[in-house]
Amino acid sequence: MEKLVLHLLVNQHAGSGKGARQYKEVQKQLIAKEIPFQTYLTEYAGHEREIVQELLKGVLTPYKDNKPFEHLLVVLGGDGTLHEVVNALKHEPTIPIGYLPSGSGNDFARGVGVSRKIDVALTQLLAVQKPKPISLMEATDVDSNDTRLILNNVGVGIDAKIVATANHSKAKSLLNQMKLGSLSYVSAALSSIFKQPSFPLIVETSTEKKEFKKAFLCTTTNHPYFGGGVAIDPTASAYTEDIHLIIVEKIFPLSLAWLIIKLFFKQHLTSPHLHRFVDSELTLTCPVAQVGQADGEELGERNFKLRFKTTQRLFWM
Ligand SMILES: Nc1ncnc2c1ncn2[C@@H]1O[C@H](COP(=O)(O)OP(=O)(O)OP(=O)(O)O)[C@@H](O)[C@H]1O
Repeated sequence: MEKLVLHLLVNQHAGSGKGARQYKEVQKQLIAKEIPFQTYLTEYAGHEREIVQELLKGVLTPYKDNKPFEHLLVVLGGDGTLHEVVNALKHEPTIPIGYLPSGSGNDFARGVGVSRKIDVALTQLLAVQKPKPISLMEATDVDSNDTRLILNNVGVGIDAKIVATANHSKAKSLLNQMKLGSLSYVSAALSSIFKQPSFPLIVETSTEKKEFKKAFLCTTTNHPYFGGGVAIDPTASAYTEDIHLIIVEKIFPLSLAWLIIKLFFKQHLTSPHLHRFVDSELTLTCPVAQVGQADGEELGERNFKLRFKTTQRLFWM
């Protein structure tokens, strides 16, 4: 690690300003430890990709065992910022990425075991000797053939509605300032859960095809967490090549309330209202317009036909 130069890509706005505060802390510690670094502040959404494109011109190189490795890209931001960077490096899976989580939900950090305390996360990062492969989902829009890499989850229905409500709520900023960023998803859930209509859905795995007439929640996940720490599938892992799909059908409000209580105690997987599919490849079709989300970023309201598989990339973790 001695000769490594850190290239910090920082979203100061992540976590409603937590990114800026945590960057100051990281800067202080790197100076104290005499670790060389350069900083690239994002100035607008999508700027991440331009910064990465510039760094690809001679700074960032693939990691090779037994070869000197001198320049490490480190993302300081939330899941959305990391999502952009991972996708900017979609064709460079052997260029490692380090991560210092500073968002509201930080589900990827939870899923892969990176501390959400910035000083601990920095200590973890600086202790790494070589990168490790982590599985990501690859989601392809079958109609447009657009493919994007997914760190956490892709949802259609209620979880996408919750993401949209949280992203546009004033409570998110307030809760982030109170260091309760995850609660912004809880408050968004309470305001949208009973308004979500049911929708038809078709699931195709390598062994079966199943149709749901009244789906309500549909989340394809890479690791256990969504919505700022809710373990939607406690058995999922970013260290296997399985994709986990959870579907809940529209049920009576009382049954739904009971399912939510079970969810918080991680007892929900046995519910008869919940369907779970685990496979290395699957396709989801929602033939009517619905809201969608990918890693907490809104996909808008439309029909979806999405094909999922997994792929691995190197992370400095
Ligand atoms: N300077 C910027 N100004 C506005 N938006 C930015 C800027 N830099 C990055 N973004 C965008 O902000 C979006 C949200 O960022 P991010 O997800 O990192 O933070 P968050 O929403 O607070 O965290 P989380 O996803 O963990 O809840 C991303 O789509 C990212 O591209």
